Amino acid sequence: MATRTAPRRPSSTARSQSTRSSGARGSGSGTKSKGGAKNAPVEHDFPWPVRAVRGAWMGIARMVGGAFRQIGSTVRPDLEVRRDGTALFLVVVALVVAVVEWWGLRDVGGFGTWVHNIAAGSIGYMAVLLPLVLLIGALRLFRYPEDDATNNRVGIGFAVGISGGAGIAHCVAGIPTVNDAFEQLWAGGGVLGYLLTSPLAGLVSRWGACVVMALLVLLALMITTATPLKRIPERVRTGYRWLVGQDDESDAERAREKVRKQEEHDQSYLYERGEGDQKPGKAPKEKRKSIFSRDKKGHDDVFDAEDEGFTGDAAYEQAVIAESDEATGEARTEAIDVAAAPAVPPGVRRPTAAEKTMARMKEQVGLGGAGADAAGATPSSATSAGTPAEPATEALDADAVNRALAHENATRPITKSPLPPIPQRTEQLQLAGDVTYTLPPSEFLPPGPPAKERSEANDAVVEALTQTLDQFKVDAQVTGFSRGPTVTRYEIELSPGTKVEKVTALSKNISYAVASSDVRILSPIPGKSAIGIEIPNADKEVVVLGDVLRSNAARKTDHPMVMGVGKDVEGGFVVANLAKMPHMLVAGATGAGKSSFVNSMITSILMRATPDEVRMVMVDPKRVELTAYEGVPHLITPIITNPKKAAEALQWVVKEMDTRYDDLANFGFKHLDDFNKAVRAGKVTPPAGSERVLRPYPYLLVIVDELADLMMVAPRDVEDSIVRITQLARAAGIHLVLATQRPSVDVVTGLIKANVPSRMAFATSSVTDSRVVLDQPGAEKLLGQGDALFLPMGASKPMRVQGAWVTESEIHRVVEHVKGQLSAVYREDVAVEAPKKQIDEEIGDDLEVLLQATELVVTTQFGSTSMLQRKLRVGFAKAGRLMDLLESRGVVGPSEGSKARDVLVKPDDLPGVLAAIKGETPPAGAADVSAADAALVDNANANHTEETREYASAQQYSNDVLADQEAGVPEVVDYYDGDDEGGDDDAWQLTGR
Ligand SMILES: Nc1ncnc2c1ncn2[C@@H]1O[C@H](COP(=O)(O)OP(=O)(O)OP(=O)(O)O)[C@@H](O)[C@H]1O
Repeated sequence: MATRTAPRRPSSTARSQSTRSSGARGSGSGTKSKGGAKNAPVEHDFPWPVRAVRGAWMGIARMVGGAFRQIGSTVRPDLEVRRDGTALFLVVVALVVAVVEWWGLRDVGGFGTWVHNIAAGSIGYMAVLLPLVLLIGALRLFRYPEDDATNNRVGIGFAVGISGGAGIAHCVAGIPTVNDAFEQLWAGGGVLGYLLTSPLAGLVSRWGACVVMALLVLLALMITTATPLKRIPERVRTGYRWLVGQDDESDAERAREKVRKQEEHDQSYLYERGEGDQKPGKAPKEKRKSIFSRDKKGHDDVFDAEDEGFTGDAAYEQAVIAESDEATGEARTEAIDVAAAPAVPPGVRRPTAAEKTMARMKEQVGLGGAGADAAGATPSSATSAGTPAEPATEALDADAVNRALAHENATRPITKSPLPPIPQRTEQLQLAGDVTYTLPPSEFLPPGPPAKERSEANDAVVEALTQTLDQFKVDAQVTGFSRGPTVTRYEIELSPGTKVEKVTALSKNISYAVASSDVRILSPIPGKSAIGIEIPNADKEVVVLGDVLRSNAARKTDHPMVMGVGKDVEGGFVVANLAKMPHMLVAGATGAGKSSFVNSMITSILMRATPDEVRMVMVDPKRVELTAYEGVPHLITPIITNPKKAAEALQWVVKEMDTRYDDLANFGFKHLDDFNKAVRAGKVTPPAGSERVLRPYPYLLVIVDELADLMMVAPRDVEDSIVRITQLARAAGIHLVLATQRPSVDVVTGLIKANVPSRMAFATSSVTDSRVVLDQPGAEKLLGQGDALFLPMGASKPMRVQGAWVTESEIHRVVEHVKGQLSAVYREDVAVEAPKKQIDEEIGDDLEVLLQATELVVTTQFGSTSMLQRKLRVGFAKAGRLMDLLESRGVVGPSEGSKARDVLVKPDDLPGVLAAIKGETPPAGAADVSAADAALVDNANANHTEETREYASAQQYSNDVLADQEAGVPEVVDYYDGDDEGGDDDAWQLTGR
C-alpha cells in the first residue's frame, strides 16, 4: 500500500544542526566568525528603548523577509546568516524615494523636498531608478544572504550602472556645473554625474564623455549578469529569443548533443589511456563491447555501449574520478626553482587557468607534448629543476584552439545562469506516468571562494623545510608542492646516494620547524620518485559541494550514482561512483565529518538523479542527521530511526536483492545495468501471455548513519543481512553505505569488513580504529572537519581528501525542490515504524500472557479459567482478569457460572485476533480482515494528491489492486510461474514493475 507523508517542519535537532553548521561555515569561509560575534556588543548592553525598537524592526524585517522568500520558489536561508534588518532598510528607503520621485512629492516641501534634494542631488535622473535597484538588492539580501560573492557582484554592477546612467543624463543635460543653478545640476546626473563627466568632457568632448558613460553602463550590465565579453552575442541572442517568445530548447538540445559528442571523444581517449596500450583516438568497437555487453543469451550485438551513451564514461568504468590525474594524467604541482634554493624564487610565471584548459584540450586532441605538460603545471615541470613552467599557448594548433573554444561554447547555452550545469540524464527526466521531473538547478549550490594555489604560508613552510634539510646536512631539495584545501604536500627529491631514511628520520624535527604536530610523511609519493610531506595549511579552505559537482570530473559523466567527494591533496576535485564502490564504510570519531559526508552524498544524488534512477533507504538511529530528507521522493520508506526496524529493513533489502536476481536470471542478464539498458532499448519483452510491464530497476542506495546502534540490538541478524547484501547485491544495483563513529571490531566485524571494500576514514580517535577502517594507521593523524583518507575498492593506498561541504540551507533548498516535484510514495512493508500499534491501556503489562491465554483458549476451544490458571501458572485473580479481557474482546462469551465459557473465535481466525490484541494491522489473508484493510488503503489513497496517485498507480507502488484496476494499470503477473505470490514482499511493486 502506498502512502504519502506530509512534509515535515525541521525538527529542533535539525535547527540546532543548522546553528552548528553555520558556525562552522562562519569559521570556514570567514563570513561571520564566531570570534567576530564575541567582540560585538551583546543585546543586553543596550538600553531598553533601543532594544524595543530593534526588536520591533527585526520583527517586521522577518515578516517582510518571509514574504520575499516566498516569491517564486521558496527559500529558507539559515537564521544565522540572514540579513533581514539591512534588507528591510533598503525596502524602506526604496519606498520613500519611490513616493517622492515617482509620485511627484518632491515639491511639496518638508520631508519630500529633503529626500529629493538628497537623491536627485546626488545622482540626478537616476533617482527615478533608485527604488528598483534598492528593491532588487533587498530581494537578494532576503533570499540569498549567504551568497556574498553574487551579492557583492550585483551591488558593484548596480553602482557602476547608476554612475554610467548619471553620467549619460549629465551629458544630455549639457554638462551643467556647480556654478549653474542647483536645479540644473540635478536635472542631469546630479553631483555624481558632474564629477564623472565634467573632467572627461574637457578631455574627449561632451559626446565623447557620453560614449564613455555608455560603455560604463555596458560594463555594469556585464558585471551584474556575470557575462564575460565573449559571451555577449550569445546572451543577446538568448535575450532576443526570450523577448520574442522563441523556444530555445532546440538550440539547447543541439548544444547538448555537441557536448555529448565532444565528451564521448574525450572519454574514449581517457578510456584508451586506461588500457595503456593504444594511441589516442577512438577505441575499437569490439573492445568497448567487451566491457559493456554481458548478455549471455545471444544479445551480443544488441547492447552497444555507444547506443547507450556510456561510451568512455569514466564513471561507468571506475569508482573514483580525480580531476588532478584525470586532466593531466599526473598530479598538479607548484614548481619550485631548485637552482635558486633555499629561497623560493619570486616571479615564476605559472600558467593561468585558461592556459591550462588550452593545454589540456591540446593534449586531448592528440597534440600533447612537453608544452602541454608544462602548461598544465604537471610534475614534469615540478621535477625539472630550474625549468619554470612555460605556458604553451603560442604553440597551439589553431584547430585545437577552435575545438577547445567550440567545446567551451557548446556547454554554455545549456545553462541559463553563470554557473555551469550539473550533469543530468535528460532522457530520464520524463518519469513513468507522464510525470515530468526537473532536477534542482545548479544555482542551489552556490560556488565557494576561489581556491588558492599558493600562499605566503606555503612559502614559509618551504623555507622551513629547506633550512631543516640544510641544518641536518641532508642532500635533498624541496622541489615543489601541491596545495590542497586542508593540507599541502611538499615534495622532496634526494640527491643520488642520499638515503630516504635520512629524511623520514627527521619527522619530529620537521614537525618542530613547521610548528605542527600533524605532519605526515609519504615515502614515496605513489607513482613518483619523491618523498611527500603533508603539512596542514595555516589558511585552510572549505570545499563546497556545488564546485565539486560542477567540476570537470563530475561533468564528464551523467551516471546517477556519482557523488561529489571533495578535493584531493593536489587540489583536484574528486568524485566517486557509488555503484562502483560498490559498498562503503564511512568511519571517524565524533565531529570528524561523517555526517557532512553523508549529507554531501545524498545531496549529490538528489541533484543528479531522478527517483526513477535512484531510490534510497535511510537509517538514522540518531534521529538527527538525516531528518532534513524526510519526504523526498527518492525514499522508499520513511527514514528509519528504530534500530530494530532497521534490522528488518536490511532483511527486506536481502529479499529485494533475491527478487532482482531471480529476474536477472530469468531474463538472462548478469548485471542490472545490462537489464536496464535492454529494457530502455525495448530489447526485452515479457513472453507472450504475460501482462507484465517491464521498466528499468532503479539503483537502491541503503544508507545507515550509525551502524553501532544496529549492531547493539541485533548483531547477528544485521551482520547476516549486511554480508548477504554485500556479497551479492552489486550486480542487482543495490549498494550499502555504512557510517559509524565507533569503528571497533564488535561493530565493524571481520565479516562486514571483508565484504565492504571501499572505505572513507575521517579522523579516528586511535590508531587501532584507523586499522579497523583502513587496515593501516593514518586516520588518527587526520585533522577533523572533513579531512579524510579515501580508500576506494581496488586502491592500494588511501587518497587524502577534504570532504565536500554542503550547508543546511543548501540542503533545504534542494529538498524543497525535489519534494515540490513529486511526493514520496512509500512502501509499507520495508520496515514499518508501527505508529499504529496501540495496545489497550486496560491490558497494560499483561499483553504477553493475554496472547498466550487467547491462543490457548482458541486452539483448545475451551474457555475455562482454571485451565488458564494451570497452563499459564497464574493465580486465580489473574486468570479471572484474563478471562474478562478475553470476553471484552469477543474471544469468549459471558460467564455461565461454573461451566466453561463459549469460545467465539475459530482457530482459523486466531492470527487476526492476536494482531488485533497487539494493536497491529491484521495480517493479509485473514478473510474477515481484508475488508478492513481495503478500507485502510482507500483512506490512505484519499489523502493522496491527484498526481501522486497517478504516479503511484503508474509505478504500481500501491498494493491496492482494485484501485490500480480503476486507474487502468495492468495487474502485475509474474510471467515465469504465472502465480502472483509475492504479496507484500513483491519487490517488483517497489521498483516500479
Ligand atoms: N567537509 C567539511 N568541510 C568543512 N567543515 C566540515 C566538513 N565536515 C565537517 N565539518 C565541520 O565539522 C563539524 C562536525 O561534522 P559532522 O557533524 O559531519 O561530524 P560527524 O563525524 O558526523 O559527528 P557526529 O558523529 O557527532 O555526528 C561540522 O559541523 C563542521 O563544522
